[in-house]
Amino acid sequence: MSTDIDFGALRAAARDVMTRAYAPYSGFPVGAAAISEQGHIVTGCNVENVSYGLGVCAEVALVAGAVSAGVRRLRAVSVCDADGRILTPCGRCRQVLAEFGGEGLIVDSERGPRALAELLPDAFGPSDLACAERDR
Ligand SMILES: O=c1ccn([C@H]2C[C@H](O)[C@@H](CO)O2)c(=O)[nH]1
Repeated sequence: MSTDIDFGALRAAARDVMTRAYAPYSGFPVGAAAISEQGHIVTGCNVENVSYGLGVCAEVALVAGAVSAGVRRLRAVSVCDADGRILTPCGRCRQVLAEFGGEGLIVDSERGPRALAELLPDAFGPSDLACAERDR
């Protein structure tokens, strides 16, 4: 898919925030960077915890930071590991990103940019809740 997204800038921002990751338990620091509809770059890194299950993925930290900064619509995201290798977000993070990027969110990957719809087909979304409310 062809886009006008500056993935070079997004990857650089992801690598930069990755250096601030807190990942003493996995030893696997991750950085994530996204560009908003308004052109703002927002970032996040993974933040682990001694109670392992409480760790937060870089993508979740990114979304929390974005919303806290008043950014709610994401256009594209890039995620990387300590070597700068591009990662595709885990399943939970795909759902978290879908909330603020929708199925058109462009996700960087080793195979080129991909729409989130391809990585999270038939996603559970707001229209499903609307159906439940209608049926109630
Ligand atoms: O897309 C990913 C994949 C993994 N991790 C984190 C979770 C955990 O802290 C570490 C090892 O899985 O990497 C992320 O933040 N994002």
